[in-house]
Amino acid sequence: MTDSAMLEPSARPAPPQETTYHFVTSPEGSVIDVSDFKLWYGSSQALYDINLTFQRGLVTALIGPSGCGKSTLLRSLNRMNDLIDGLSIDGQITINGQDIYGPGVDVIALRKRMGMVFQKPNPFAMSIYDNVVYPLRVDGITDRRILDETCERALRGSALWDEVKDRLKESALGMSGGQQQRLCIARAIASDPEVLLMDEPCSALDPIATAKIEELIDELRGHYTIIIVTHNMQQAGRVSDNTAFMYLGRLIEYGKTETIFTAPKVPQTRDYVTGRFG
Ligand SMILES: Nc1ncnc2c1ncn2[C@@H]1O[C@H](COP(=O)(O)OP(=O)(O)OP(=O)(O)O)[C@@H](O)[C@H]1O
Repeated sequence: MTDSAMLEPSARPAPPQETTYHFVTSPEGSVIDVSDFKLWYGSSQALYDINLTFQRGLVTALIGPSGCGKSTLLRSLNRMNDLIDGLSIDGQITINGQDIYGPGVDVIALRKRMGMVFQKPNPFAMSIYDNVVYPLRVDGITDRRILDETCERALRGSALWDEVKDRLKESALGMSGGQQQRLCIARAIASDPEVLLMDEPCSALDPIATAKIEELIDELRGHYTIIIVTHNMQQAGRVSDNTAFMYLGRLIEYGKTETIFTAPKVPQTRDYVTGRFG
């Protein structure tokens, strides 16, 4: 056991200033580039000098101890943090080269390019069908054929079609928790986003429902760029191509998932993935 093991966060050694990189690149390059990104909640700095790229079509896991800034980083990618009082940022995040915090950015349009799935499934109190096509209706699409086709495509895409095709008009609230989460993924992919952001999508699910979501993530790989925050290191190991290990608001190591879990290059990553602190 190392010196940093089981220490209170305030007593742990300072993280290294430089990030160690050995991530897998996609033949199609990156979708999102984060450069020298910093974020403060009021006077409290939550992210320090984050530099990383999210590779197109790959699955990236964000891991690290509670409070290290994983969700803050995820929510910065689609400007979900915007409404928080006292929030300030520095640095740049681009999606396909467009500065998402630049002047004149249409935040609603930006969020459509990035579907979001939350910890707890959040279906609306309406039918399964209406849940899936909700984003299209918000866009004013009323053509029944387009709505029907999108509903089937999204439900097939979220591995739910065969389970629900005969009860599309029934309330989504009657589905199991795992089905509800796959429905939320269907709703997220209905508007054909480029990126899927998932904030601990399995934390409220049992192991069987979790396994189905993990299978689904595997099927969605390649079609979407997926970024998943997870506390479950086995899950990160199973589903992701690259893993970003964060600690005290900094990106410590960003690398190929297999290497992060079997031969991490930074001692703090090793201590975390072997369960010495968390
Ligand atoms: N709305 C907020 N206002 C003020 N501080 C916040 C807010 N949200 C998060 N923080 C702080 O920012 C830091 C990073 O929090 P964040 O939720 O991003 O961490 P996390 O790694 O996702 O944690 P967890 O794994 O527990 O969800 C923490 O110190 C947290 O207390």
